[in-house]
Amino acid sequence: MMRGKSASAARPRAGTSQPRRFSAPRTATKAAAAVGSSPSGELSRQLESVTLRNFFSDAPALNPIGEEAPAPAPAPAQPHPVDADVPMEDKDCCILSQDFFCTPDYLTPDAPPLANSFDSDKENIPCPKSPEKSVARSKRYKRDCSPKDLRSVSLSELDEQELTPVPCGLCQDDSEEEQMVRPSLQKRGSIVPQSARTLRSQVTPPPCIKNPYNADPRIDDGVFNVRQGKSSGSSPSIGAYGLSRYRSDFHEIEQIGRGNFSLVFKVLRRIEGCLYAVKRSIKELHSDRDRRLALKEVQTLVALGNHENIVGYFTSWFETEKLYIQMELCDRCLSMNGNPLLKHEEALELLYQVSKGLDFIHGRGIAHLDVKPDNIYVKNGVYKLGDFGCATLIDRSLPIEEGDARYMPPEMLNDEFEHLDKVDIFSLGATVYELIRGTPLPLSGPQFTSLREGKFALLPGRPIQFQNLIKLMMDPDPTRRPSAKEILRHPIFEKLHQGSGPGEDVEQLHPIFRSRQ
Ligand SMILES: Nc1ncnc2c1ncn2[C@@H]1O[C@H](COP(=O)(O)OP(=O)(O)OP(=O)(O)O)[C@@H](O)[C@H]1O
Ligand SMILES: [Mg+2]
Repeated sequence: MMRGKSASAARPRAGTSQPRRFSAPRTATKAAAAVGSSPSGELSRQLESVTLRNFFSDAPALNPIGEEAPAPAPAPAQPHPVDADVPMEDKDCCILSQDFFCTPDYLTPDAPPLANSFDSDKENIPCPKSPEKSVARSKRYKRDCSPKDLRSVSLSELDEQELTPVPCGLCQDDSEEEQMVRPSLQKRGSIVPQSARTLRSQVTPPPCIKNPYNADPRIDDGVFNVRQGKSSGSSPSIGAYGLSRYRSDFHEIEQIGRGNFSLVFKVLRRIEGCLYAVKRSIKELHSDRDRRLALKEVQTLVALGNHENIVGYFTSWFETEKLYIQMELCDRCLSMNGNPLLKHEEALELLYQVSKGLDFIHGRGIAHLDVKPDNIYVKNGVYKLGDFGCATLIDRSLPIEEGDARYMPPEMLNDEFEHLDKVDIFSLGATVYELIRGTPLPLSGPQFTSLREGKFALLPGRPIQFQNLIKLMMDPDPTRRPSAKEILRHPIFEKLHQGSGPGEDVEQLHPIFRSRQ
């Protein structure tokens, strides 16, 4: 008998021990049993090659010139640097380089430097080599790190001082050239390295600058009229809430979404004058495990790259133990709340476009595993798949976490993971079914079971060909469900996108569609 998962079942997810609603745990052990290997071992191995020191809390603090700072004295309790519940003012912000935050872009599409579980080229990823110690470097004058000298250089003084190395007394092998230079440097007293001077000059006001090439009607002009100088001026202050990349780079306009694990904000990137969505984890990610789990979503988005029907990804970073993900801003999601019933043409368009997104991600060996109305966004009439927090590799070499049970096929509820791409097909069928019916799908009970046995109530007013397609997508047997590519070739879309599909090759049609030609 089919084992139904109840709401009490928990799915461990990024940054929290809080269960994901309606989901069940998928441990590495279970996945390992399925494939006879240890996916968790593989994941750990790959992730271990990731250098996380700079932004993980246990990393030694780096000062702006890149040397290890002395252990800080215990500080009095501060308000949390960034929290949506704590309103912040522009005046609390200043722009600082990412070097200063020591929170580098974690992954960006242009130059992902990390071992990524979702990258297809997984073998022999060379580790970047440390720069070789050059003689010149090793002989460079060290700066005097005595507490006395440190105290004597305040941040505000940095830009008034010259780079003035003082010998530390440890450099016994100085070259002749350096020996000649040293006396003149000694006379000048203290040290302010060029990097610190550069850093100091990067502390500039963070205006919201209007972009004349991007006349986005969604941006309220009032944002640009705020007086900018007051936020920093010539004497930048770090502000009561500390340094925040989020607050420095973005002007928060409003909260636009809330999931079980994240808050999503509509933001203006100050220096671009363009809108984005920034997703921030709700819980602080204290443990390594939490942070690594949270990064799965980022890694997937980076591995996927751009596609019209996948939400666009820009960058991500850790700040105050939370993960921030900067994404393309969409108009809304398809959640049942507040959205009108889908008309037939809209349902066809949704099915077609999300199938294109699924075809793209499945072609890259990735399954989404949480396709549902909440995770499909619309932007200018284009449907986009978002929330890759459950995504995994179709070959089952990574742990499997299932998404919302209301959209899960029977085999997932029975821990059968042989056809993970077909899980997405079932979920998309269930999503469309729910959106055209207009009533939420059940989480349990007789109707929940009937749907997973292929027993459907007819959808009045919908073409029978369309209903058959949805029914086929929700077939209890995953091997009978069409692939995303096969859905795109269904004759039902002929009128919708003449010539824009992957082709009309009848041989490539799903057998069931072929027989109907
Ligand atoms: N790029 C975006 N543009 C517009 N709205 C978005 C965007 N990303 C997310 N949202 C909104 O925020 C909501 C929550 O986002 P998301 O689903 O990614 O969070 P989550 O915590 O991972 O959710 P879940 O509870 O499904 O795990 C979405 O349902 C959607 O309404
Ligand atoms: Mg979601």
